[in-house]
This record gives sequence, C-alpha cells and structure tokens, in this order.
Amino acid sequence: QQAITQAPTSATANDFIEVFQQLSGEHPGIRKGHAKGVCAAGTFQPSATAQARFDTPLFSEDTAITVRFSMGGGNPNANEAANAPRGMAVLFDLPNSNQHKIAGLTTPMFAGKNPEQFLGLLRINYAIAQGEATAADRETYFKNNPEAAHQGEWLQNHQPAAEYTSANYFGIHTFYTTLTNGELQAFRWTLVPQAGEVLLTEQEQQKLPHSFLAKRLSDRISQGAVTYEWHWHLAESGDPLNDPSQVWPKDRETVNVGTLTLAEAGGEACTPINFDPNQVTDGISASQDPVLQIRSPAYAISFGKRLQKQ
Ligand code: HEM
Repeated sequence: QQAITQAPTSATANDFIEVFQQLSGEHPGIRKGHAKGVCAAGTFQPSATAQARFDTPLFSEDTAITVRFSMGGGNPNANEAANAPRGMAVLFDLPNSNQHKIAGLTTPMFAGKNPEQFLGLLRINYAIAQGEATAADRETYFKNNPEAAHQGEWLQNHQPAAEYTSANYFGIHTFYTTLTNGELQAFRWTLVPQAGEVLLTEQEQQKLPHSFLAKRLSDRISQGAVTYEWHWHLAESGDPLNDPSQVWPKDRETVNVGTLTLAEAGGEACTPINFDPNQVTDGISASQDPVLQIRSPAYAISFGKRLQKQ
C-alpha cells in the first residue's frame, strides 16, 4: 500500500466523490462539493473593449445571469466565518439558447498542480480526522508535494471577506479565447467587486454565527444593485498554462470585459444547474490543465447523484 505522505499515482472523479463523502458525511440530494450556497440573479453587460478585441458570442449583447455563491467543501452546515475557500459560479444565458459557465474561488491558486496532489491532501486530512495520521505527516506530504500547500498557506494569511459581495473571485485555470484577428489568446480571469475587498476582523470571525452570508447578500442587494467587474488577464510567453497552483505575475495586461450586476438573491433557480466550467461558448476553450479537465466528470457525478436524491 502506498504511503499517505505521497500523492497517489492516479486520481479519478469517483475518488473525489468518495473522499468528499468521507470528509463531510452523506447529504442526499445536495452538491458533493460546495454543498452550502445561495443563488442570485442579474445581468451581464459586456464592455466595448471586449466586443472589439474578442470574437465570442459571450460579448455580443447584455445577457441574463444566474449566480451561485458557496462555501467550499461538502458540508451543508459549514462555518462561514472560517478561513476556507468560497466560490462564485455564473451561468450566462446567451442569445440563441447558448450558454457559458464559469466557477471560481476566493483563493488565487488551487491546492495542487494536478488532481493527484489534491486527492492526496484530502486523503491525509481524512486520515488525520480519523486519528490515523498526524499533522507532522501532513507536513511531510507538503514537503513531497509543495504545490499542494500554497492554497492553505494563502488562506491562513488572508482573512475571509465580510460578504460574498466584498470578495475577489479567481478563475484560477487558463482558458483560451479567439481574438478578432483570429489568433488564440490564453487568459485567466478575476471577478472584482465594485465595493472593493472588505475583510472580517479576527474579532468578528470569533463572534459570527455559522450562517450569515446569505442574509448579508440579500440585505446588500435590497440596498441597491451589486456589481463586479470581470477582468481577463492575458498570458505572456512562459506563463504556466496548465498548473492551477501557480499564480501569474501581477503585471499581465488586464482587460475589463464587462460588468455583472446582481438584482435579486435566494430561491431554487441554481438547484437544477451543473456549473461545469468546461461548458464554454464559441470563441472560448478550456486549457489542458488536468484539474480543470477532471472537474467535468466530478461535477457530472455529483449532479447525477443529487438529482436522484443520493
Ligand atoms: C480536482 C478538483 C475539483 C473537484 C474534484 C471538484 C469537485 C466539485 C464538485 C463535485 C462540485 C459540486 C458540483 C455539483 O453538484 O453541481 C463542485 C462545485 C464547485 N466547485 Fe469544484 N472541484 C474541483 C476544483 C475546483 C476548482 C479549481 C474551482 C475553482 C477554480 C472549483 C470551484 C467550484 C465551485 C465555485 C463550485 C460550486 C458550483 C455551484 O455553485 O454549483 N472547484 N466542485
């Protein structure tokens, strides 16, 4: 049997569903990842610059969007004040029944350069919870797999945002877009709230109940529209394209491709949606990042299970 301080040599979508269930328990009918969340709706208005530079129906006109904010992990009762990744997923309803989907996190990087490193980290976390491994074993795991440590280090050094609407969200993976001159351009994206980043103080973190983000979201929206700028960062040669544990240098050319506006929150509109980030529209394509690739089968298994109330 392989040592738990080494990353496994293979990782399947089913392996993830299994370890999520081990870590968080069985929650029939609920997402196996990002189990706790809240739905919202609004519109996306593409910028004139995006229309001029990129050849994709994503930017052809204003479109309706369905958004889901969430806590990472499979626990539907997760503590929202924890130093844990949060998610924002968006479905763009494009003309002619076309769709585009994105799903990002509040961390700029992922916990592993490939699925194996991430799976090994989840397995050692579970072994620690079971009393079968120690924190020292995890340190050895990180020595063997340094890329798996980046996200956790980042989370320890950053307070969580006070609201879903005051956090930056990172697409993390590389995608490609077609420029209007026909060339392919690699990019990564960030969603930047107009309100700017507002973080919880450590004191607030101690005092808050486990659930406060959905209430703050509807309160915020009832006070007026909430907007995010969608920034696309264009790759330069040498940037890592298939490694989600590495961030790109900050000085990459950034194009503001448009504004997302939220007008309402709550309801079940997100329940029948699988926010698979590989479901992209024309003019956009996924990179070979192996973490991005495995998300499709993992989300599909979770989606199938929850539709069957499993
Ligand atoms: C090996 C890597 C990953 C696995 C196995 C995984 C697995 C999952 C699963 C099973 C779900 C629930 C899907 C559903 O039932 O609809 C989910 C949701 C989600 N994941 Fe991942 N994920 C991975 C990586 C990532 C990464 C890199 C990001 C961000 C860049 C991300 C962001 C999200 C978000 C935002 C949601 C919630 C979507 C929603 O609200 O429906 N995940 N993930």
